[in-house]
Amino acid sequence: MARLRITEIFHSLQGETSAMGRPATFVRLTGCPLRCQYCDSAYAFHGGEWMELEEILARVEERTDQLVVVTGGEPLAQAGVHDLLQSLCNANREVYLETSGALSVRDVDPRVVKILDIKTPGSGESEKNHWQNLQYLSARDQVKFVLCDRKDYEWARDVVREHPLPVAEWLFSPSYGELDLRELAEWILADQLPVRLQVQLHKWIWGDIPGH
Ligand SMILES: C[S@@+](CC[C@H](N)C(=O)[O-])C[C@H]1O[C@@H](n2cnc3c(N)ncnc32)[C@H](O)[C@@H]1O
Ligand SMILES: Nc1nc2[nH]cc(C(=O)O)c2c(=O)[nH]1
Ligand code: SF4
Ligand SMILES: [Mg+2]
Repeated sequence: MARLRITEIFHSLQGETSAMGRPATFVRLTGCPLRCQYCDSAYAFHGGEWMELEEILARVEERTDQLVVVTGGEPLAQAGVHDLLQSLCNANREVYLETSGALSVRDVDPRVVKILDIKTPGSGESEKNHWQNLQYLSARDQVKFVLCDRKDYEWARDVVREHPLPVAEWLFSPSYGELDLRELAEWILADQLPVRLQVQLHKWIWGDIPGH
């Protein structure tokens, strides 16, 4: 039976992706091999609590939210994550996995919706991108770029144009408080990019605090 190190299990509205605004249960796994300069979840780098898979599932089952978001930290850095994802899918939940794209998504259960964040130069971690991951994405998955400045925008725009992937969404998200939303909107319109501008809805509602 798998054991995982967990920072928090909480309930909120999904603040990101095409599922933005839907009630969801979040499972945040502890630990991350990256250090994006903007990371809003650095409290999940260390600590956490070792939990048995059954215990985690019981906590998730306290709520009826159809959507379960597995995030971190970097969820794929823990071997037990695959058992967790499979169990959540077996329980007929709709499962979203938020991942940095630095580790392989090849073995992720195909029922899971993968949200693959491609790290831009402004994150400071773009050399960690595992580009082979793009071949494992399907029409249910979503690719996200968190953008820090105009240079990041142009870099992400070129990735979109050069990779005609079958993915459901290309998400362009400003690094919170670092890039003006209106400017980003106008760049996307000027370039006629087939992407979705996303904001972190939970921060508009509750501010930048853990557990929301
Ligand atoms: C905290 S990470 C956890 C999952 C995984 N490590 C990753 O990076 O995708 C979840 C998402 O939040 C985004 N994020 C973190 N800090 C952010 C910030 N300050 N502004 C906008 N998005 C941010 C990340 O880029 C990622 O897409
Ligand atoms: N409300 C809310 N939605 C989220 N979607 C992805 C999150 C994450 O940290 O991965 C997140 C989060 O931290 N809070
Ligand atoms: S990969 Fe995700 S959790 Fe890790 S530092 Fe970057 S944003 Fe934070
Ligand atoms: Mg978050």
